[in-house]
Amino acid sequence: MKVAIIGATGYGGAELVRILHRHPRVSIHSVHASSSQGEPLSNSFPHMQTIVHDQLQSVDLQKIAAEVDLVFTATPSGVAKELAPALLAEGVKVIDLSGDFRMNDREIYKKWYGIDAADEKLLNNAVYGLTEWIDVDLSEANLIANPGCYPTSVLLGLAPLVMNQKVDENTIIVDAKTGVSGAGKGFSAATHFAETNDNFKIYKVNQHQHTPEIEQMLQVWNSQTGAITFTTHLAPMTRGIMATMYATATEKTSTKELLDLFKESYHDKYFVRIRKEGEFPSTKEVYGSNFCDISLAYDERTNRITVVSVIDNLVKGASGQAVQNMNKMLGIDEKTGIDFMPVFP
Ligand SMILES: NC(=O)C1=CN([C@@H]2O[C@H](COP(=O)(O)OP(=O)(O)OC[C@H]3O[C@@H](n4cnc5c(N)ncnc54)[C@H](OP(=O)(O)O)[C@@H]3O)[C@@H](O)[C@H]2O)C=CC1
Ligand SMILES: CC(=O)N[C@@H](CCC(=O)OP(=O)(O)O)C(=O)O
Repeated sequence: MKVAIIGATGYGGAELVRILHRHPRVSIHSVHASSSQGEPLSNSFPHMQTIVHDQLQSVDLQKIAAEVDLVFTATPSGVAKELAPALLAEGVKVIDLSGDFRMNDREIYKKWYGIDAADEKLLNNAVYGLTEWIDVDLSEANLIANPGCYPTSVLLGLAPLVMNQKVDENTIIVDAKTGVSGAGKGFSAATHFAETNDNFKIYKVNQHQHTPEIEQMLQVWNSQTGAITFTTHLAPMTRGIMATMYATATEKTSTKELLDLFKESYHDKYFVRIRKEGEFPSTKEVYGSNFCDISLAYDERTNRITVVSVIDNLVKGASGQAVQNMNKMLGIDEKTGIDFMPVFP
């Protein structure tokens, strides 16, 4: 199967190239960006030289639609909603890494992203691609909204608790930290080395665009779920997300009982690894991989549960999960091409 990557000169696009280059069932037919056209992709990413020979092409939708079966859009929010209709109309499948198709409610998207949402018809057509918890047959899907990096870590960490009414739905607090690659390749003072190295910053307090995305899914799992407190921090690391979640238990429980619930919930989900009691994951333990590692503890004194979930924002939080979704669309083993060990240390 032939695929195209639009946004190949970005961090998410580069990670798609790295993964798909070795994928046994698809070939990268073309790579696209809005600049550097005609140049080898390896000019943008010297680490790809002698391995990747593709030249960057313009975004000619008719040409792309005529040549490939599936397109990944790894572009800033607001771009894919303009590109997808022409591709879908020609029967090309689209997996979008941005926020454009994640929200069901157009007004909520506009409020949090500050731009107009995609057409209602497109949104109705899109499947939210939190792979482990998709309840439709992806081989029938033609548009996948790949989840945001933070929502992936947060939702995987909360799913068993919320689905099984183990927490008071109105007490959820998420304290999340990300590496700087989450901001993409663009330069800004906020992500400048001098301001991120040896520093720790809180940002977008009560304004993060992933807040309604997390709430939307929690409400699918338990309609009683109210607003969450979601706070994000920039940590001095390249990749990785650690989301720490706190919520009050609905009844007295134990760490062992809750870990057993998580192990049962994820027993057939290869990319989610539940740690043993007393062991908590760190971001390096999933670096460069498609794994999400989770642990938790119950505090008898406060009746609160603390869950910790870690992912690599560029892999499970973006391109790895996008390929996992593609595999499910193709009806092949979800691990194909993404079953690699984390890079450690
Ligand atoms: N970084 C991360 O950890 C994650 C990112 N995401 C989302 O994935 C998407 C890509 O993120 P990321 O790779 O970090 O972003 P980058 O800023 O690193 O890259 C963006 C890419 O999009 C291209 N692009 C921008 N505008 C257009 C356009 N109009 N037409 C075609 N190509 C365009 C850029 O090319 P050029 O420079 O030539 O314009 C570049 O290749 C974003 O929506 C992001 O929010 C999701 C999860 C995690
Ligand atoms: C460090 C940093 O700035 N990270 C970004 C990651 C969000 C992202 O990738 O955006 P969408 O998923 O909404 O497309 C942020 O917190 O906004």
